[in-house]
Amino acid sequence: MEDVPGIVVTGASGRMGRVLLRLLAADPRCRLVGAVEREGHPWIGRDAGEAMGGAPLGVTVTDDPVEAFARAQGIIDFTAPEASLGFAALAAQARAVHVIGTTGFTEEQIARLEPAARHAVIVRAGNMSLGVNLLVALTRKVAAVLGEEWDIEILETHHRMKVDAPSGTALMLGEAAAEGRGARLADLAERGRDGMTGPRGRGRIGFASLRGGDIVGEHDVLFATEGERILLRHVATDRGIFARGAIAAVLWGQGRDPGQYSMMDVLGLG
Ligand SMILES: NC(=O)C1=CN([C@@H]2O[C@H](COP(=O)(O)OP(=O)(O)OC[C@H]3O[C@@H](n4cnc5c(N)ncnc54)[C@H](O)[C@@H]3O)[C@@H](O)[C@H]2O)C=CC1
Ligand SMILES: O=C(O)C1=N[C@H](C(=O)O)C[C@H](O)C1
Repeated sequence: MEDVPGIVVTGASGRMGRVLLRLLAADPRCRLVGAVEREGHPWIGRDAGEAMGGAPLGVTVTDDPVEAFARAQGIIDFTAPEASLGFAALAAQARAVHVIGTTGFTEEQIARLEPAARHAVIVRAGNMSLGVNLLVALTRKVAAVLGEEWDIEILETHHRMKVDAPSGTALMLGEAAAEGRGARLADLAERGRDGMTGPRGRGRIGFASLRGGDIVGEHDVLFATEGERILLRHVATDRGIFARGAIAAVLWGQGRDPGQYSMMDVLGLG
């Protein structure tokens, strides 16, 4: 057992954290060695499995990431942007592979990951599922073939508790569409339409966000022109798809050179 990588889950009590704890505890390719939550969280000091209402997992939830990361070869992190930035520095000190699923980073925050990536492997993606990463590749291809007379619109739909918009996945899809057109998303994005917006700009990439109930995550990429439309769609019904992708990433990262990688690298779709 000791020769498989030890993995710590941050944000252990979260929607993703719970799924990860269950999958990691049953995965023979790695060992669950730690569970981290924020200071003051009611799970601190409890066994992670018991805190979830199940059998003990033999891992006590801690608010001390330094102590937890010292035992780990990999960190799987679905928390919040500033928390992930702090974890990146600590994971780099521990030379552990840091898989970041957190979304909602600003450009400035993304740039702050760079020092950590000089010392350790970071795999970051707004969506860890195979299906979405294939959709990203397809979006890039379709956008490269179709001219600007085809309008591109991205619609994302998530549960009522999601705090960032557009979703990380929607931004990945937008970036892929912009790349397909040989441009930067920052130059093409149309976000937050409201009121007398005027007609949409030619060649722009529009975003819309819906929030409701317990929807796990749905993404549509619409290509529309006169007389026809193409709709590419991914529907997630189970958070296990993201967790399995994150586990694949943390295993893939073992022994690699320091640097920033994406799920495209992990899945060989780059
Ligand atoms: N890349 C992907 O495939 C996916 C990304 N996500 C992203 O992952 C993030 C988390 O999503 P959910 O699990 O739904 O959210 P959540 O709100 O259920 O869980 C986040 C957890 O992080 C904990 N946390 C926050 N700050 C912390 C800190 N400083 N130290 C330790 N723990 C801390 C919170 O207490 C909470 O338990 C979001 O940014 C979401 O968009 C979610 C699903 C898939
Ligand atoms: O917050 C979520 O739930 C999800 N977040 C990711 C995103 O922002 O795209 C991935 C997935 O859609 C679920």
